[in-house]
Amino acid sequence: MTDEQEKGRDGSIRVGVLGARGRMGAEVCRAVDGAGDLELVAAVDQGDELSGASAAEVVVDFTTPDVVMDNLRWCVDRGVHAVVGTTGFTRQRLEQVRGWLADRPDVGVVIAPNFGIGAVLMMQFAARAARHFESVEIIEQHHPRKLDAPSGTATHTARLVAQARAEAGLGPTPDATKDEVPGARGADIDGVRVHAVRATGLVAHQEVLFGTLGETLTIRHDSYDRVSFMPGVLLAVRAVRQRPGLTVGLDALLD
Ligand SMILES: NC(=O)C1=CN([C@@H]2O[C@H](COP(=O)(O)OP(=O)(O)OC[C@H]3O[C@@H](n4cnc5c(N)ncnc54)[C@H](OP(=O)(O)O)[C@@H]3O)[C@@H](O)[C@H]2O)C=CC1
Ligand SMILES: O=C(O)C1=N[C@H](C(=O)O)C[C@H](O)C1
Repeated sequence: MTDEQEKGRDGSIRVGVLGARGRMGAEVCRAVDGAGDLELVAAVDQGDELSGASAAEVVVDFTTPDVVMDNLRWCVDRGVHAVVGTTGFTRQRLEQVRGWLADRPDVGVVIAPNFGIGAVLMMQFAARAARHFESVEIIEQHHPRKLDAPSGTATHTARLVAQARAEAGLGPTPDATKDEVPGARGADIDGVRVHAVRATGLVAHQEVLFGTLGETLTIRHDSYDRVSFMPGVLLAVRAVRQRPGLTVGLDALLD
């Protein structure tokens, strides 16, 4: 590594992007290029060697759920901080990452199911509303090239809502359904029904529908363009070096 690579141009943060030719990765490359305090030192995609990102201090991963764990392991082992937007983080996966980081207390990893500031607030508002309503269902809507369903955002929201309901002592949501075409009532995530819609023209959208006697409350967020995720991604890139360990979600960074 040359002296300039080691320090970064003008003291800027050296950033590598994994999934760089994808929809999100390409947008992240443009955002990093346009930020005066960041330097894009690696753009890695399918078929490229991960070692191409060796010059990075912070790696941003927007790849696929089946490769993200190997990427993350590579980063942690090499002391490279990571900002991860890729979905597929089950509780077991998060525990595994915590285990790796226990051996590398100098490394920071931020994993966020959604980098949109509005989406983060939507999840916070939903968690706050949850204890006041006996019914709740989540409807997420995405572009048809999305590989996973339900979305990471919907799964995370369902877990937050379920936790708030449990803390408030709420039981299961009322539902008399006896006959069901499989899938008609959506997926069950911690007792919360989640419905996934895929249609051309959509980007990323979610409604959390609450109901109680005589009223409903709908909390909705729409990402119409992937630029909506960039302020959150750049916030995490700038913060991750000062946050050793695992940070899940953007909430702590926004505060
Ligand atoms: N947290 C958030 O705010 C957001 C998260 N996402 C999530 O980010 C992920 C990516 O989404 P999106 O950009 O739409 O998907 P894309 O399919 O457009 O991009 C993924 C890219 O990763 C590449 N890739 C696959 N394997 C590897 C590998 N081993 N190393 C490097 N690159 C690889 C793919 O190549 P190829 O196509 O050749 O396989 C593709 O170019 C998804 O999980 C999505 O849900 C998306 C938007 C926002
Ligand atoms: O694949 C996408 O596009 C998105 N994925 C993330 C998710 O699964 O929640 C975030 C956002 O919804 C866009």
